[in-house]
Parts: sequence; C-alpha cells; structure tokens
Amino acid sequence: MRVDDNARPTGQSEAVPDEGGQARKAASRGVVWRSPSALIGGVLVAFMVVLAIAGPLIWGEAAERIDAGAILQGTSAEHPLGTDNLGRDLLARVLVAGRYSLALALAATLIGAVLGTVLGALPSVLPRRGARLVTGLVNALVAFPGLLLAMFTAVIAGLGARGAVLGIGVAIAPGFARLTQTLAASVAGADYVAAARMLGVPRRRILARHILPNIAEPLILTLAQSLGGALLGLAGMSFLGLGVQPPDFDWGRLLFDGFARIYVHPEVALGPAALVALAGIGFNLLGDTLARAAARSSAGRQESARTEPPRAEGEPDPDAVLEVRDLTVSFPGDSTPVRGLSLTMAPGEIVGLVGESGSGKSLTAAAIGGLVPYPGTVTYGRLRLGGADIAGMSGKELGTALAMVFQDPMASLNPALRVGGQLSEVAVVHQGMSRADARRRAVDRLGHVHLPDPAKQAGQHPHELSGGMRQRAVIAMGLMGEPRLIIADEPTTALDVTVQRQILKLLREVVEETGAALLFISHDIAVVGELCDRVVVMYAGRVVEELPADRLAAGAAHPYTRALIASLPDLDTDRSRPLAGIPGTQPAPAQVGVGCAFAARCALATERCRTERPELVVHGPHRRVACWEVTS
Ligand SMILES: Nc1ncnc2c1ncn2[C@@H]1O[C@H](COP(=O)(O)OP(=O)(O)OP(=O)(O)O)[C@@H](O)[C@H]1O
Repeated sequence: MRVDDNARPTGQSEAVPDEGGQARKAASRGVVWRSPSALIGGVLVAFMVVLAIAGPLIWGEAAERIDAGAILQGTSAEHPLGTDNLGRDLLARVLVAGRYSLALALAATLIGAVLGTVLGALPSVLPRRGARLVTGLVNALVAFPGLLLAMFTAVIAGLGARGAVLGIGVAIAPGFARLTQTLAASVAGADYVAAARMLGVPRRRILARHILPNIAEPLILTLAQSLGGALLGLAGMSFLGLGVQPPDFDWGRLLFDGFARIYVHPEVALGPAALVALAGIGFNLLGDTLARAAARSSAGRQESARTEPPRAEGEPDPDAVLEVRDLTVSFPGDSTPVRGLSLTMAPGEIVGLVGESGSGKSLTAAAIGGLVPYPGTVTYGRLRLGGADIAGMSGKELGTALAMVFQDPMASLNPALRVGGQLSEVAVVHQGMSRADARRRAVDRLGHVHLPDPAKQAGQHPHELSGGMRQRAVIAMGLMGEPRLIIADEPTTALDVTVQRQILKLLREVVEETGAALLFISHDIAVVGELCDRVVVMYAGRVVEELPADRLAAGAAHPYTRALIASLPDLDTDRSRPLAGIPGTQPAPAQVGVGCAFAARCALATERCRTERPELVVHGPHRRVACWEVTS
C-alpha cells in the first residue's frame, strides 16, 4: 500500500502531442481514404466541382450558340452528343448545366437538412402534447412516398426551379427529422442531460448546448450523402416537367428534352443521364467515406487527445501497476467531469474510489480503459499500465493486462451467445489460442470464480444464470488474460446483499492469487472501507482526500469524507430520525467554480475556500488532503 506524493497540480504541464497515437489515427484514416470507393467518390466529386466552376466559363458561349443549319442532329465529330432543336451543341450544354444542377441540389439539401433538424429537435423543447404532435407529423411524413411529397410541394409552390428545390427539400426533411429525433433521444438519456434538467436549465438551452453539439457530426455526414439523392431527385423533377423551365436548363431538363428523341438519337439523352448518375454516385461514395472516416476517428479520438508527460514530472514509477498523472476528461459545453486526477497503484493493492454520483469515478475508469464516449476528450500527463504507456499498447495488450467489471453483468455479456463461447473468444482474439484450448481455459476460469458446475455453465446463455453467477462469469472473462489491473465499477450494486458479499470475497481472492491491483469504484464508503487497502475520495471531478482504509473511521480529515462517513447508519443510529445527509448538491461538471467545489456545502468554509482552490497535499503518513481548513 502506498501513497503517491508526486502529483502535480493540473494545468502546469506543457503537453506535447502523442506521436504514436497520432500516427495510428492518421494511418487508420488513411486506410479509409485510400479505399477504391473513396478514391472514385473523391475523383467524381472533384470533377463535378471543377465542372461547376469552369464549365460555364469554357463552354458557356458554345452552349447558347444557335445554328439553324444543325438542328436536331445526332452524333458527329463537331457535336459528339448531337444538337437540340435550335442547333445548339448538346455536349457543351451538358457541361454548362453542371453548375446549375449542383447549385439547386445544394440548396434543396440545405433546405431539407434545416427543416428536418428543426422538426426532429422540436420534441426535445416542446411540452409533451406538442412533442407528440410533431413526432406524429414526422412519422406520417416518413411513411409518405418522397417523390409524391416533392411533386405536391412543387405544384403548390409553382412550376420551375424554385418549386422543384422546395419540393426536394421537403422530401428530404423527414429523413433528417427522424435521424435528429433518434440521435437526440439517445443523447437525452445521458446523465449530463438529466443533470442539466434537474438543475433547471431551460429546454432550449439543453438542446443548444448539450444535445445539438453531440449529434452534429452524423447530421453533417448525412448531408453529404443527401446531396447525391437531391441531385437525382431534381433531375427527376425536371424530367417530369416540374422542375427547371426553358430557357434555363439543368441536367434533368436536358434529359427531358432528349428523351423524345431517344429511339432515333439515344446519345442526346445518355449525356445528361450519365452526368446525373456520375454525380449521384460521387456524392454518395464521398458521404459514405466521410461517415467511415468519422467512425474511425471517433473511435480513436481518446487516443488523439493523449499528451506526453512534461520532463518536470519526474521518471515513471517502475513498481507501479497503474500510474495516472493529471488526468482530465472534458466534454463540449465547458463540462469537465474529471479534473487533474493523479493516482498510483501497486501490485496486489486494492484501492477504493468513492464519491457521490456524478463525481467522475466511472469516467476516470473509462479514461484508463480508453472507453470515454465521443465527444469526450481525455488529456493526461502520464497514463501507464504495468510499466508501459497505455497509448503505445495495442488493443490486444490492453485487453490482456486490464480487466473491467461493470455494474450490470448482463450489459457485459452478449445475451445471444453461450457464456463459454464469449470467454473463449477473449483468449482466441487476445492470446491467439486455439478454440479447444480457449474453451478449456474458459471452463477452468469459470471454476476459478466458484461457479458450481463450470462445464455446464459454459454451455449456457447468460439469461440462464443468476445475477451473481453472471457477475462471476464477467470476472472470469477478465481472468482469461493475465490482468495486471482489474477495474470494478460498482460491481455489486445490482446484486442482493448476500451475493454482494460473495462477489467482494471473490474479488479479494482474485487479487491475492493473481497479484493484480484492483480499482474498486463505489459510492458505498462502508463497503470500500471493508474491502480496500486505500481509499481515494472524489468530489466534483477532483480527488479531495486519499487515506488508508483502516483510518477511514477515525482519521478522515476532509469535511466531505467526514460527511460521507457521518451519513452512514450504524448500530447506534436512531432509526426514528432521518439519516444525516450532506446538505446541498454537488456542482455539475460545467458549474464548478474557482474555489473549493465543496465550499458551498461545507460548514467550515471560509472566504478563501470560495475563491482559491486547495491542492491535494501530504497530510501525515500515506495521506493527502485538499482542504485549507485542514492543512493551513
Ligand atoms: N458522455 C458524457 N457527456 C457529457 N457528460 C458526461 C458524459 N458521461 C458522464 N458525464 C458527466 O460526467 C459526470 C461524472 O460522471 P461519472 O459517470 O463519471 O460519475 P460517477 O461518479 O461514476 O457517478 P455514478 O456513481 O452515478 O456512476 C456526471 O456529471 C455526468 O453527467
């Protein structure tokens, strides 16, 4: 058991980019951009852009030149795509029409995207009845055939380019609205949105600050893909005579004019049709590539956010299993749920990370395991596991050295697969074991966590096991590798009290046998005091106290730790009176002020606590505390 005295306050390190992480991320993006579909899409879109810019400048005059001697001709050396009823060169007209066609498609896509996003976001800000009405409208619009919607709108808005653009925009909008609704609903369930709601943040502000920034990326990607669809739709409208009217012309209009002669001179219709098809394919491929690149870069985003340690931090601790320095996790909207956290763990050590809900415990664990969800950003001065920099570890290495056990075992196990198969997969993928060996190891590991009939349970699906047995199976999954560190995030919260005890006993046993360190995350300070060697107390994203677990009852110094302990009932507690709670609430990650975050709830707080943040400093052997009243 060891207390880390080397931690430095945050914000003093001059971070340099992690070259390994950046290189891997760039390589991963490179693979996407070098794929044949990306290359074809890129070339086609680049060609369309050049055509839109240069086409009218180069061929504008030729496209308008009337030649009474060359009316309605087919292919010739002078007119490769023939001529129209005024003798104008159709190749020149097709090349010139690119600019107008693309501009109309862009306008229709933007109208559709704005209209759809507003419609999709409205249910998040409207009262319940209004929200239902809008959702019903969106559902009805999605079910309505797009082309009919476009035609109705175009007829109502008036024949011509404006009507067609509006029509296609309206036809695109329901897709955007549905996407926005789905994305907004997934973000609306997040804790930080719930927290903002509870704090009384108005709905409009929640939408603008918390929801829209988090769903912007997929919407923008869909916009690129919709461009291709809009282009085809507009060509269709012009082809049906509902779009661009003479003397203006776009590709659809040229197709419409050429179609009457298709049996005599098919080339006059083929030219515009080919360009519509090529542009549509180009935008779709590009949109698809952007979406794949975004998916890869968001998966690697945490990697890109990592920083190298500044030299002043001192050399890494060679004996530490886990070494974290100045870990910060932030989200858009000025929200920083973890602030400059430092933690060192020795082999075989059990460290309890405690704090109220929302103090940043789970995000700390997620950052160590590289699991912070997009759009979170992780920075740190140092993050080492088993003596190696986590940024330099492959997925396999990290998967073998780190085991994570979460609150809900059902969420960690795939309900469609047998337990043994899931465990074996870990060994096959991470350790390159043969299926038969992996299966044998899986049964062995299930026996190791005291499942009564491991061979039988390996053949069962997760729903056939009890909650406690599932959690044992998840722990066994972590033991398929050779973990140096086990992170257990509220592993017993979903279990009843007797099973809780068994799982805690099992975790201790596993630590003793394997020598792995255990980071045990809990809001239950009583359980932590019993199981752990050392306790780290978090409040509003920062460590406020660190002390040996056996000193918890008598030696806790920080008023927050003392309040947490005081809120626990014991045998002498008068059960007829309400439990001693901590008055007030923890500030949300975006609302932590300059001073001590606990000051507003602290009976000992002075003016200094409100204006100046206390650093975590050594306060007796193996103890650190961040409190002016205790340390000054
Ligand atoms: N994806 C996210 N985007 C923005 N904020 C988030 C996100 N995930 C978590 N947060 C915020 O970060 C803060 C810390 O969350 P975290 O889950 O780490 O807390 P915790 O201490 O583990 O709480 P609990 O005990 O309830 O799990 C919370 O206020 C939460 O709203």
